[in-house]
Formats: sequence, structure tokens, C-alpha cells
Amino acid sequence: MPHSQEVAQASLLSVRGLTKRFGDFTACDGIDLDIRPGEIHALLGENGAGKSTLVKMLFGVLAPTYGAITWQGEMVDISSPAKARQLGIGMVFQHFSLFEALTVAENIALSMADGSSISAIAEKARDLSAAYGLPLDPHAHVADLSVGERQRIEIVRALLQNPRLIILDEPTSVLTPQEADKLFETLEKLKAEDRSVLYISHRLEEVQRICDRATVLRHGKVTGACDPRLETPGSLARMMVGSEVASVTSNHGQAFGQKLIEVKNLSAAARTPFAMTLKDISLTVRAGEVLGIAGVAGNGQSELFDVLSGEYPVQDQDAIHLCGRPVGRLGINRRRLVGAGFVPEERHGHAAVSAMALSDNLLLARHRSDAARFLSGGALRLIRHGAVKAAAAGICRDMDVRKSGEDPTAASLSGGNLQKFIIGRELERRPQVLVVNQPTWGVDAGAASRIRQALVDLARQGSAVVVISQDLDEIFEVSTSIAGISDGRLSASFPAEGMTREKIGLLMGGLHGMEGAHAH
Ligand SMILES: Nc1ncnc2c1ncn2[C@@H]1O[C@H](COP(=O)(O)OP(=O)(O)OP(=O)(O)O)[C@@H](O)[C@H]1O
Repeated sequence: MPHSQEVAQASLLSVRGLTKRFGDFTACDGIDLDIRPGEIHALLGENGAGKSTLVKMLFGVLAPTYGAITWQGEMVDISSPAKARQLGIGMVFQHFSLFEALTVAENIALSMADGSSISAIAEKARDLSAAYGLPLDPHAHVADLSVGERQRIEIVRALLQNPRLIILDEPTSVLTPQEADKLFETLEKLKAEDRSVLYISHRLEEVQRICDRATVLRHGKVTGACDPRLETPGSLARMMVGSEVASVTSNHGQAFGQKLIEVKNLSAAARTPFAMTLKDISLTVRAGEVLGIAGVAGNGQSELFDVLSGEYPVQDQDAIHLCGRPVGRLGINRRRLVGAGFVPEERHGHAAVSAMALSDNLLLARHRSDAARFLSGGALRLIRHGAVKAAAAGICRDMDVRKSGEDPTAASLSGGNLQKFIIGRELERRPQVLVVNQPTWGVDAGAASRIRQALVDLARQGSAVVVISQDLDEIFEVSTSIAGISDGRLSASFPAEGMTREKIGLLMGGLHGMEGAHAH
């Protein structure tokens, strides 16, 4: 028996020559991969390398153009997710497939083929979530849950199927460090039960910590395989990107200008029973300043973003000033007109309409603020398609957005590349004020450093920037001042220089009267 056939026989899952073409574009190009029983196998690669396309083929979401898949020694045709589940393959996607109006248990019921009652499913989900350390209320409505909680539903849903292989596409990008630690414990339990995990992540430290082997993809091809524990984050990043990753130069020590964002004693009642009430929020951000807001998911970050952006205007016009103007009651478009830009946390369905082209997504966000540029004069206000497409192409060039066509749909971009486009769409206007929520979720090391540098540079040119993030490394890299949010309350902000992880931890934990630090 040839060696590669022997390896395939001993593997839980083996793929040979797996290829996926979208028109002329080859997203996966002759991929060979073997996953052994009871191993945690990392799949690494920069944004657009083909990782999601590969795992979608393994889960029956996409049909391979050609290539072979062997499961427990047998050649298989994974024609649908139902077939994948039946074989024993579970998957947690990077973008969740949950119905917001339904409860956790109802969502899980939709993917169960055995016709169990909702209460039985709720019970099982509760037991499983307790056993694996993934707390979840089966009767909560998905619409009221944070991204981290939504992900737990997906994980529990996959575990309920008792899979032999579970595929996780960037599972920790939305988790706090504590939640991530819990997830790693879950993965160790799965491994001890001789189940395998295929683990996609851009966080190289965690890959080193938990993965037994790693396969690296670049431009749709396997470029290397290694034992990640014998590598460094730097050497892994080089294998993925093909070059060194630039470090971000921050604005420490720069003098700040006028106040561009001012919020005074703002309170906002929770809109739903599961949302957070904002309590007496005050903050000031000056020209040149990047305020990093750290916090554990679900402590009011999205509610704060909503009131700052005008997605949910507040009663008191004077409670929020942007660029020197009272804007509390204004909606998002009118705040853009004042000179502000916003990037929400969820890219699909919130920051971008997946089924629409990039240029249409650009127009949707900026038709009011850039009417003179994108619409003709006169009563008709016709769309200047040429100008919109040229601007979209320029953004893709500036942000190095890798895509498979001239002006593709947002859905066809890899997650990280869509994020680069969405950030670029705001930066291109050079807003005086920019508020971003989790700006580098699911973005590779090279692209994350590019986005962070762009935020720092915007502030350097005289804008005020707010970065809401769960990623403390990101907070340290970009911020000139740091605040913590917990239970709907924002701490005072402190100069980033002199801050430590421990001090931020106290702010995130709600100990706002931090000793030994001086607010400004
Ligand atoms: N349905 C599609 N139609 C056209 N092109 C697509 C489609 N799906 C993916 N692609 C392209 O295939 C390439 C690989 O995308 P994929 O999502 O697999 O990357 P990835 O490695 O998972 O990236 P990320 O880390 O950003 O999630 C990208 O250039 C993407 O634009």
C-alpha cells in the first residue's frame, strides 16, 4: 500500500487533491490533509487563504470541484450538512446561522432530525452546556444574546449531535480570555474522548497552546505542516503570510486637540429584558486621541456603540456631542453628516448586506454623507455608478482586500477581507470621529496590524477614535487612553502609558476607583 494511502487508512478524515473553483478563481487548490483520531489540528492561513472554503467542503456546504474525501477509511461524498452530521462531523461556523426571533432551544431543535420535544432539547442543552462549561439559558431569545453567547449555542448544537470530528472556524475571536480558557477545557475533554477537532484560528498563541499539529494554507494551497509547539508565533505568522508582520506604531506622547466626542451622564434603559442598561456614561475624546474601551462581552459594549452611532438615538440631544454639535436625538446618517463614521461588531447583516456588491454596500452606508460625490444633482438624484465603483475599488486597493472578482458580493469575501473593506469604507471619508466595535474580529495578523495602524494614523491626523474591543493586545497597541466597561457602566479613562493588564482587568471587573492610576 503506498504511504499516503496508509496514512489515509489510519486517519479519521483524509482529503486528497481537494479543489474548489468559483468561476476562474481557485479558492482551494489540490489540498491534502489528514486528521487523526483524538487530535486537535489547526488550520492556519491569512484571510482569503481558503480555510473556510475547505471546511465548508468537509461539512457538505460546498461541493468540491474535484478531489477525494475519505472518512474512517471509506471514500465518501459529503453532499449536505445533514450527511456530514450523519457521518459524525459537527461544525461551528464563523458566521452563525441562528434565527433571532427564536429561543436557543428552538434554534437547536431546527437542526435535530430526531423530532425531540423543545423541552427535552432544552434539558439536554442545559446538561451539555453545564458539562462542558458553556453556560447557556435554553429559553433566552437569540436576538437578546451577545455574539459570544450565540457562539455557545452553535457549539452546544454541534455537541448534541455527538460528533467524532468537530470543526471550529475561529471560535475564540468573539470570546473573552476566560471564556476562551473554558473552551480549551471543552476541547481537551473532547480530545480525551478520542474525538478530533479541526481548529481554524488567527490567534497563534492559542494554536501553540492547544493544537497537536497544524496545516498552513496560502493562496488555496498547503504550504506547510508543523508541530505548532515547536514554532514561535513569529515563525507561524511568517509561514502564513510569507513575510514578517509589521508592528503598530502608536501615538503615545502626542498632544491632543479639541474635544470631538463628549458624552455627559448618559443613561439609557435596556431595550429588551436581556440587553444592558447604560448607567451614567461620561466620556471625552479629543482630536488625536484613541480611547480603547475594554470589557467582557455583554457588559454594554453594543448598547454603547448603538447610542454613540445613533442607531438608537437618546432623548436628550445634549447628552452626546460629536464634533462640537449636540447629536443625541440624531440618527446614524445625520451623525455621519456631522463628520462621524461607525463600524459595528457584526459584519454580515449589520455592517454589510451580504447579497449586495461591495460598491452597493458603499453607497448604502454613504449615500447621505457623500451625496455630492455619489449622486447627480437636480431632482432625480441619479446614482453615479462610475464614481461609486471607483471609490469601492480604491478602498479595496488601499486596504489590500483580496477578492475573486471586480466588484463581488459581500458574501463572497472571506470574513477578514470583508472587515478590511468595511473599515476602509469609513476611513476613506477621513471622519473626524470614528467609533469601531471589535475592529479585527477574525482578521489575520498581517491585516489586523494594517487596520490598527490605520486607526492610529487617523487619530494622528487629528480625528478622535473610540475602539471597543475584547482583545487586550489590540487595546494596548492602538490606545492613547483606556477605559473599562462593566455592567453598563464606563470607568474613567486612564493614559495608556503606565496601564497594565492587571489594572485593565480591575476596570473590566467594575473596580472603577482604581488605586494608583490617575484618570484624565
Ligand atoms: N461563493 C464564493 N464566490 C466567489 N468567491 C468566493 C466564494 N467563497 C469564497 N470565495 C473566495 O475564495 C477565497 C477564499 O475564501 P475563504 O473564505 O475560504 O478564506 P479564509 O481563509 O477562510 O479567510 P478568512 O480568514 O478571512 O475567513 C477568497 O478570496 C474569497 O473571496
